[in-house]
Amino acid sequence: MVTVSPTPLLKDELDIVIPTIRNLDFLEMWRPFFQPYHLIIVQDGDPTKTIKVPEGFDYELYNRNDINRILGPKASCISFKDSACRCFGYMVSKKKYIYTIDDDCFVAKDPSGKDINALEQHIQNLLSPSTPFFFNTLYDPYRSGADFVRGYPFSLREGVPTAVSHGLWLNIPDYDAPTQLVKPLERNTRYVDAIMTIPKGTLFPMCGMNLAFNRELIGPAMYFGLMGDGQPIGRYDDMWAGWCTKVICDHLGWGVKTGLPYIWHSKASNPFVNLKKEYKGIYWQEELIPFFQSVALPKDCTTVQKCYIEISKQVKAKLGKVDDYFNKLADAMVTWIEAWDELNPSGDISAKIPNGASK
Ligand SMILES: O=c1ccn([C@@H]2O[C@H](COP(=O)(O)OP(=O)(O)O[C@H]3O[C@@H](CO)[C@H](O)[C@H]3O)[C@@H](O)[C@H]2O)c(=O)[nH]1
Ligand SMILES: [Mn+2]
Repeated sequence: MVTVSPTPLLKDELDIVIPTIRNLDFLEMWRPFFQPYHLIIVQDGDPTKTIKVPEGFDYELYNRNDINRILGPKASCISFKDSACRCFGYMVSKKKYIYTIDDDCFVAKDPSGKDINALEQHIQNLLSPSTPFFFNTLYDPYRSGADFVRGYPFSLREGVPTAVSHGLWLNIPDYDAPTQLVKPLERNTRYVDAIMTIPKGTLFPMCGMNLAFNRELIGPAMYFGLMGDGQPIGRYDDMWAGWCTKVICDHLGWGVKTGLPYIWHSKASNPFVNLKKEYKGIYWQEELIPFFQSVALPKDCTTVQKCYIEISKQVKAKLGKVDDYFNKLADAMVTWIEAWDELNPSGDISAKIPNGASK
């Protein structure tokens, strides 16, 4: 009897975005889970370097020359020499969903020793509702073997659309440089079998290492900022996107989940290099968090783009005095939205182009 493996969920509705400066041998380990999907590889650094991609993957690759050619002057909003460049992949994708993963992240094993299909878990997270308005103490009520607990209002049990699924990491945790320096040998061995909706009104530090989102809902908010070459800060790319995204999701009534799935993060980047990249962010964020907690979006901000432009105005008005960098960042946020809308004309029904089909 021929056994036909089930069509992977969202096979033609999801792109995998990988920022990279190296050959993508890591894909060999992910092949069983990633091969059916289309990859968007954003090559950072020297565009003359050839990135080797294992045979059998359906992908498009963009280097800095491509970014400059496609965006022209607007390419100034895409970071160079920083993983923040990955957001260009979100912009050029035509799919409804995005999964982004770093090239030093590998397949982790669950406590039973089974390989974790992180992509499948993210898809389940995105396809099931979130519960930002009232916390369910038994965690994700939509998982099999769980439900809403006594006292949970029935009027809220339908939940809301999930915009973001934030996965975690075994082995090397995503610590900031100071923590990494004082705990160089710490490894995350704790597998917590839980998925939670981050409550409305609560910010969180979003890590771009193992992240999925509904691009049609929240894509325009997933700008990873001005980082890396020529910028006074790095490693706050995903954080910035996460703060803007969460404020907008709270305003528009969408959910953000964190927890499963885990990946195995294999490489600790250099803590001294990271300290140089992060140090301004470490004291700026003491101003940034109260800023994002105070952001009020008017009722007429009914689209992500309108929300994002409003946030950029408030960034300029309130953070420009912290450092001139935030004036530049506010302008880059506007450029990002202009570029996004240019590449994704409004009302554009995302082309459902099956993988491998000519575009
Ligand atoms: O200049 C660069 C450096 C790296 N990349 C690619 O980006 C990811 C992450 O790189 P790496 O694993 O070396 O760095 P981490 O410190 O572990 O990354 C975490 O910190 C966050 C800081 O932004 C980042 O989002 C986290 O994932 C790899 O795929 C590199 O190939 C790059 O594109 N350009
Ligand atoms: Mn890493």
